[in-house]
Amino acid sequence: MKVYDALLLVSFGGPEHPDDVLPFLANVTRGRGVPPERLAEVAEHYQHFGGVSPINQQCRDLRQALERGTDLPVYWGNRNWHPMLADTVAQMRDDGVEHVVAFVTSAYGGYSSCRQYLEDIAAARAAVGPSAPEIDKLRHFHDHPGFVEPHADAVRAARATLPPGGTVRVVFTAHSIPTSMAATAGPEGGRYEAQLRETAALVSAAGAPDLPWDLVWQSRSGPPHVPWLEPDVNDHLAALAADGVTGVVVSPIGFVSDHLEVVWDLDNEAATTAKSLGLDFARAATPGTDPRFVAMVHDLVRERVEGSSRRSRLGTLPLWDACPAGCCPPPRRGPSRE
Ligand SMILES: CC1=C(CCC(=O)O)c2cc3nc(cc4[nH]c(cc5[nH]c(cc1n2)c(C)c5CCC(=O)O)c(CCC(=O)O)c4C)C(CCC(=O)O)=C3C
Ligand SMILES: [Fe+2]
Repeated sequence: MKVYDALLLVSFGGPEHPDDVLPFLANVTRGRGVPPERLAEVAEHYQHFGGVSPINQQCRDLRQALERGTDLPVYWGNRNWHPMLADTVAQMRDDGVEHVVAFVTSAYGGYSSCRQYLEDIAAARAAVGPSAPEIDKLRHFHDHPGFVEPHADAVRAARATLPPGGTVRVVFTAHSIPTSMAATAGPEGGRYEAQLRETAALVSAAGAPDLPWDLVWQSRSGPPHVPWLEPDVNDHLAALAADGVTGVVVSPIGFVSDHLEVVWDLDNEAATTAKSLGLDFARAATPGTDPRFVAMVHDLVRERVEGSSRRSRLGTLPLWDACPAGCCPPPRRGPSRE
């Protein structure tokens, strides 16, 4: 039986000062072919919040909540902004930590949501050298009751804020990704979308079984000629309004906290779109530090130690502890980006 001596929270990272915004965006998009116009637009979104992304504070809160439920020390490191993962891994090494179990704040498979975090962990360990601790990433948790139930309650609560009557639909959202990345997600392809669809069905069944639902995409990046998953949430709201829908519950199941994509792309952009269409709009909360979500992390560690026959899960898609080598490969870089 494997014994862990630390729990590591791994996340995306975000700026916390106006001067951080451009260097942060440079870290996110290095070598990824995101056009400068898109970067300027996203920098603007951050500046609306004084250059402070909510994501780092959300990680601090989650870390603190996690510490209350375990004897293990809880560390935190990010892909794109301080505290950077390599610094955290060096700290763990200095503290004598040898076997780490890592919780990544993304529930799904795919390059951006899974493989890239594995690469980040490997790069951070390589930077520290042979004395770096071993780090095992926990499984995709898209169908864990501790993730599904808070989303389902949030759908119910958001729905209750809509005016009574009318024709209401649940609109689940996740970060759009290039269709080429979606095609190669998981060992057989399509895993990001398949898992999101499974989560959507589970959240719908538990939170609003009488309402029809859709899964659509938000926060598209990249150059315009590269195809990404569609429809975009804003276009979808227009189509629903044209079909006679009068109200929507928008549930961002693609995310675990109300970070910038949620508070800008949904609470601002999509809400404005809905208003202009005359649609009633209610955004469902993300898990954040819901006690069930916090307990889920500890349960995933238990699962990992006890073995995969002891999984708490609501879905049926294949799951594994360690991703097969070569699944969710990085996107091919165009010649202009090398
Ligand atoms: C699947 C996915 C998730 C969910 C899984 C996970 O959580 O990891 C996610 C989360 C997030 N994405 C975030 C921010 C950004 N993502 C960008 C760009 C991109 N995202 C992509 C995918 C995803 N992104 C992709 C394929 C790109 C294109 C460039 C590339 O191939 O990498 C850009 C560049 C500018 C732009 O948006 O164009 C920014 C600033 C933040 C932090 C928010 C905050 O600060 O509160 C979070 C949690
Ligand atoms: Fe992103």
